[in-house]
Amino acid sequence: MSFATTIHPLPFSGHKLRSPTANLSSVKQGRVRLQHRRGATTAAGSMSTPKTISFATGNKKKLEEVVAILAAGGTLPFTVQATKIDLPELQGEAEDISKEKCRIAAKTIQGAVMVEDTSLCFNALKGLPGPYIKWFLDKLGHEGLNKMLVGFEDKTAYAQCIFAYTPGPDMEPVTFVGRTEGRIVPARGPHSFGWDPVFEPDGTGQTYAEMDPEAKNKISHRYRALDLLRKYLVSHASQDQS
Ligand SMILES: O=P(O)(O)OP(=O)(O)OP(=O)(O)OC[C@H]1O[C@@H](n2cnc3c(O)ncnc32)[C@H](O)[C@@H]1O
Ligand SMILES: [Mg+2]
Repeated sequence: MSFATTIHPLPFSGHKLRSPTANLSSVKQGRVRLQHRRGATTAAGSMSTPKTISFATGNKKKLEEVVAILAAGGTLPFTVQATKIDLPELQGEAEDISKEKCRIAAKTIQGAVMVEDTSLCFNALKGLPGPYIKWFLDKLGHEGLNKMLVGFEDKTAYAQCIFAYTPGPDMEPVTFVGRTEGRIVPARGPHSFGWDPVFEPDGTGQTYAEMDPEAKNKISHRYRALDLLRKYLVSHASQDQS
C-alpha cells in the first residue's frame, strides 16, 4: 500500500474565526481559566486517522516549522490543513491547556484538529514562566527573561511543546509531549521567532535563532512532540486510505 504526501501549501491567510467560550468560566484580558468539563466523550484512540486534519494556530512561525517537520518526515496518510484561529491563552497545567485549546478548535472547525502549546521553563523557577512565556516575553523582552535569572546560578531551562489531537468535537484529545533541554543566554541571532535568541539547546553552542531552520527542526521541542503525533496518526491510519 502506498500513501501520498499531502501537506497543504499553507492556506493560512484564511478568515479569523471567533473562539467559542461556552465551556470557559471566565474570559478576561485574553486569559481564560479552565473549567472542569462534564459529560461523556469518546477517546480519540478508538478512531482511525481521518484523511484531513486541521492544524489550528494563530502563529505563522509555528506553522512554518510544523509544515517543514512533517514534509521532512516523508509520506503521510493524511492531509494537514492550516487553519488560522486566535486561540485563547488559557491558565493551568500545560497539558490541560493544550487539550482545552484542542477542544475549542475542534468545536470551531467541527472536524479533526491538532493544536500545540509551547512553554519555556526555567529550572531555577520550578518551571515558570512555562505556558505563560508569551506574556513574559511580550512584557519583559529577551533582556528581561535573562534578568529574571540574575539571582540564580542555575540558568538551565527546557523548551516544551505539547501537541493535542482529536478526530472531532466531543472526542477526548490525546497529547504528545516534546522537550529540549538547554539554557537561557543573552540574546544571539536574528529576532525572528519568539524567544529563539535566548534559548541555547544543550550541546549545540548556538541559540535556536543562530541555528539553520533545518537544524532546529531536527532537535526542537516541536519536532520531538510532532514526531510522536505523526507516528500515532500513521499507526491509526486505516488500511483502505490511499
Ligand atoms: O495560536 P497559538 O498556537 O497558541 O500560538 P501562540 O503564538 O499564542 O503560542 P503559545 O500560546 O504556544 O505561546 C508560546 C509563546 O512562545 C513563542 N514560541 C512558540 N514556539 C517557539 C519557538 O519554537 N521558538 C521561540 N518562540 C516560540 C510564541 O511566539 C509565544 O510567544
Ligand atoms: Mg497561544
